Amino acid sequence: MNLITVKNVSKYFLQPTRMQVLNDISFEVEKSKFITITGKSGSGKSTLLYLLSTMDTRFEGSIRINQEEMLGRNNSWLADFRNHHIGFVFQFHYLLPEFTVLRNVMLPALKLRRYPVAEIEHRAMELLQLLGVGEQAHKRASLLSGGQQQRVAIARAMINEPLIIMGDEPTGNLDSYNSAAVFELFRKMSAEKGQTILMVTHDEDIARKSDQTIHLADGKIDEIMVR
Ligand SMILES: Nc1ncnc2c1ncn2[C@@H]1O[C@H](COP(=O)(O)OP(=O)(O)OP(=O)(O)O)[C@@H](O)[C@H]1O
Repeated sequence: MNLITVKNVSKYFLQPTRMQVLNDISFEVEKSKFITITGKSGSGKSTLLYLLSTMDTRFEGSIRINQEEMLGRNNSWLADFRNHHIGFVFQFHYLLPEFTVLRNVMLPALKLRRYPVAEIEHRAMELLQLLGVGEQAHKRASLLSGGQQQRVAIARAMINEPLIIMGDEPTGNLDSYNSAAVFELFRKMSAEKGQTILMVTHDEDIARKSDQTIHLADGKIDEIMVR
């Protein structure tokens, strides 16, 4: 069954002049797959991911995620959908520097209040341990290295066990060693929890190791590689 179905999606920016950034994009993603989105700078990768993240619903066409159409939904419905189903990891991790690592990971779950605080703390600790930063849990986030902070950001994206994890160049500011390590962690987590990963990347090695690569050129799908 498809988790994501994108059909004939086009996107225009109106400022400074009207420009078509995505042109008739269609593809499907099955559950539990690792998908990469590649293409030259300016080809529309981030714009596409942003639409898939449901933060921007001004597009033509159709985006269905988990059987739900995103077009035409109001903001509060979308925010609720995101909180429950989508986790994000960006190039710059946006942790709250003054908060402890543990608190940073717990925050998205505290917002949803699906579990008691003690249970959220327990799950956050488990994730941090799985990601190899358990010992840092009680430190302030700003004291960790870039690679460690990125692992914390992954734990934060995973705390609500979202169906989909999205990343825009999540390993973009890491060296090749840490970048490969973070990629393997994504893989491991998706295999263990059945999560679907969608990642924008410039890194050819990462793209080659993913299940499916959507390659964009000038806002169009140039090629879809399924491995
Ligand atoms: N908010 C916006 N308003 C107007 N134009 C935009 C906006 N965001 C992006 N664009 C333009 O849309 C095109 C695609 O941008 P996008 O960021 O999606 O590309 P990208 O493939 O992710 O590039 P990069 O690899 O450099 O991040 C670019 O020409 C960009 O200048």
